[in-house]
Amino acid sequence: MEDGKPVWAPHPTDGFQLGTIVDIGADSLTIEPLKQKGKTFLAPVNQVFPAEDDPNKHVEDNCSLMYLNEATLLNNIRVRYSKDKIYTFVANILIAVNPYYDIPKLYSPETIKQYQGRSLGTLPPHVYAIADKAFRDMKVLKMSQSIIVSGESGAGKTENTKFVLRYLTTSYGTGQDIDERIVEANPLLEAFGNAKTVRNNNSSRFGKFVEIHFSEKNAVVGGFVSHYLLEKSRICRQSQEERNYHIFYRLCAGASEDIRQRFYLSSPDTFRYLNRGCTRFFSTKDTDKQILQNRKSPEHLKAGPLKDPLLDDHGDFNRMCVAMKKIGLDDTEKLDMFRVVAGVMHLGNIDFEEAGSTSGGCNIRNQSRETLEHCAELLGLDEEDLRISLTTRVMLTTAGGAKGTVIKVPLKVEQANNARDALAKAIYSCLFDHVVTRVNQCFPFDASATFIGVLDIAGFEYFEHNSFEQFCINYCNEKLQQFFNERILKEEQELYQKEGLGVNEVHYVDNQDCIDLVEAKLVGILDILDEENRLPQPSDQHFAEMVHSKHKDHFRLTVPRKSKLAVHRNVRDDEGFIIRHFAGAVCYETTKFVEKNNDALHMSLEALVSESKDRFVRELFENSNNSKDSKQKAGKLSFISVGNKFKVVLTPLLSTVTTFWHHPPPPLMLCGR
Ligand SMILES: Nc1ncnc2c1ncn2[C@@H]1O[C@H](COP(=O)(O)OP(=O)(O)OP(=O)(O)O)[C@@H](O)[C@H]1O
Repeated sequence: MEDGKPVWAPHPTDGFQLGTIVDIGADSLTIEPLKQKGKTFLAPVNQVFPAEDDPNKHVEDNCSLMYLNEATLLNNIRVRYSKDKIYTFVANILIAVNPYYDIPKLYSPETIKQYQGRSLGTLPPHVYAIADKAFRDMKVLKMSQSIIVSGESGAGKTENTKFVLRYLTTSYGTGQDIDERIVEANPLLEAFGNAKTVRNNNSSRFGKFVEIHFSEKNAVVGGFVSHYLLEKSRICRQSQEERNYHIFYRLCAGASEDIRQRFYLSSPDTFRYLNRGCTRFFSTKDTDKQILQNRKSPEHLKAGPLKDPLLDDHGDFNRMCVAMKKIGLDDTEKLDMFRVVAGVMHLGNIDFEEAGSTSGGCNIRNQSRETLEHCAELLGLDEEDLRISLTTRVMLTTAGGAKGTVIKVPLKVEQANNARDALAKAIYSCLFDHVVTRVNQCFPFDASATFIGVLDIAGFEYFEHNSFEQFCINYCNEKLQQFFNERILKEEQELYQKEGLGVNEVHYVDNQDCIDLVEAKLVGILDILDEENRLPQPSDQHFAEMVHSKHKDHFRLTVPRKSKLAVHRNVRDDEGFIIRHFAGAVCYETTKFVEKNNDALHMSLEALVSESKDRFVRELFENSNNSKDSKQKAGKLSFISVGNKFKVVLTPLLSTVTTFWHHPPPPLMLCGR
């Protein structure tokens, strides 16, 4: 960098600003901003980067920039974005910026045709170019391929994943029903697994790995979806501006009068699991008229519908019913699914009050009697059994009296509330597993030669309040980061060295220590948490204390009061911890970690639903992993670790992605807002 040459220097709000160097000091530079001549300022040398001669010119591949640095890369993407060019390459990696509107012809059938069989770089950067590269590599190398889509919430991961699926099935399908089914399955998954959040009206609250399978002749033969970490806390509670899963509102808005009566449906504000969040429907001016007045909440009537070009609860309900038919679900199964959703909603309305006796237990309130009745009917349960299971806990004695004697421990109001919510979460997540299983059954295949997998999983998350969900997501992202380090930086550099290319070494921070902090046997945070869950009286405070005491001088771990942010400095040492991740420090608040880490229901609740008179409900639980796990532990107060379960599914997933990630590295998509 020399005097007079254009540079990018730090800007307090815009990130970088253009300027020229007017003086060079020992470790700082004096910069004159281009837009404010004469107003010089000092900037540290390592935060000033050389700029391109013409900052308004853009290139399709960031690697073609004369100077490739953080500032020129961002500027290139910005200039392109302003011209509706939302995709940019960095060699094999594609960066996508969410345009939040339909760019004409960007995804048209003609555009799909253009990209078929064309090498990367011969046409403008596009998600189709990535999909086609994966296909061609799969064909030539006879090896399965993986595409990783990463980015923050609302960045466009799911939309781009759908474009990849559409591209592959349109271009290399057999033109049969199966191609259509793979695409049709999405609305169903989204109805049960997506929700409105403050960042994204259609946010996927689960991670997924979608495989498109191909025959020896490289034609699409079927698909398979694996899912990870459905956000269960949302089933019972959402923040004020957010909503529960779309299906709840779609059912309220779109169900026929007959279904409404059979499932005792009403407006969203009448259900506790919906009314602490936003109770408005998504609709247009026209579709809003089709929703009956008695289905709308006072909030909806007052503020009007939520608007989104892609969402419409009434219309989406009907479209979802059509999609269900297309993928082979008959009317009985459709109604079974809706009935369980309604059952979950009613379950949330059951209220408890102190029993007022010496037992210290609680009763179901008189006002909830009818709700209990509806709930039992919808879920095929005996009303009295449901009442007892929600207000008492069965325990088997192991000491004192006769071993194995069953005793019923009355629950306090708070404990009964937790039991009710745990039951609702367990039922809904079994239903979601069922949806994914049925989706998978609708594009079956006997055999396949290879597949292209697309991993659509939440990127690094950092909010003001971070809980167990963020902890799991960020742990997953540490693992992905390690994978990029190994594959893109380490192995590529080793190859350059071997070939004597004399390329400057790129340094990167090894994050193995952070991964060990989370997943190491016995001393890792996941195992410390499991240990806490197994204690007779587990507590979030004791868990946080154990984390700090076992990792006192760990470089990656510290106490909340050392945070740079004032909000976190108020968090006590036994209420949280900070992890220094590769992408930044995150303060996790440990309240509810113990509860969220346990997927097991009280034995009496587990037994209740497993023995439901309703075959559909019974099978939901018979087929779920939980019931298998808890049967193994029959006789004990079971504990099923959510954190370690996630670790166990993550490992084969990453090894699948690694196996099908060869040299040169296949595509990766980074989405941004
Ligand atoms: N290429 C695109 N063209 C037009 N609109 C887009 C595009 N990509 C994303 N969007 C818009 O942005 C919204 C959010 O995108 P998307 O749901 O794919 O984000 P995401 O990264 O998957 O978020 P989350 O992690 O919350 O699920 C979409 O509903 C759509 O309205």
